[in-house]
Amino acid sequence: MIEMKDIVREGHPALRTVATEVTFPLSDEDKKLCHDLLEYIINSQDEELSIQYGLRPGIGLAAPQVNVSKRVFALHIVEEGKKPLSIVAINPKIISHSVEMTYLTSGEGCLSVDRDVEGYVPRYARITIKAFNPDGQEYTMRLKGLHAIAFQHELDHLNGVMFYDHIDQAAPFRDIPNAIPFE
Ligand SMILES: O=C(O)C[C@@H](Cc1ccccc1)[C@H](O)SCc1ccccc1
Ligand code: NI
Repeated sequence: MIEMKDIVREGHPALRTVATEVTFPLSDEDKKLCHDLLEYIINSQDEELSIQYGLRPGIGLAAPQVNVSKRVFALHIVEEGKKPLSIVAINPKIISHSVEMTYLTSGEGCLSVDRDVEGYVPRYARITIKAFNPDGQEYTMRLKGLHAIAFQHELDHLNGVMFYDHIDQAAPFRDIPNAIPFE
């Protein structure tokens, strides 16, 4: 299982590298990677396991964050009264997006960043994505809200982008044009 010691921190070159597409059928190693990424996020959201293993809670984790430069990430988002999102996205792409933007009013964090970086991170409010699951089946989804934000955060990791790259350092909390805040 992945633990915090396996997660690389800012400054590590893997976080600034454009990751490589995965080929199908998946190797046993890639199948284990997909399993382990999703397992970490689920474990990190379990009160007992997160305390027992010292896991920082997360809703997403990308392969480059465990020093594997492959285009794979996992999301596991369970919100009260909303449809849960639990996916492994392989070779993911945003195929269309809204003009409208959004941002988390609390700002963003990252399992690979051991400090608070304040400021609004502009994200597309709604996105249509396509990706492959571990069986090699392509799927398409329309995402909004936290699902869309998290998908964009993880996709950034596959392109060597960190969330704070999007923050306007001159005015971190400046209003973002055409954006609906996400509380
Ligand atoms: O480091 C990662 O990629 C996991 C990120 C994912 C994420 C960050 C900001 C916004 C959306 C997703 C976080 O550690 S997950 C922690 C978290 C939990 C609930 C809501 C937002 C962030
Ligand atoms: Ni991150």
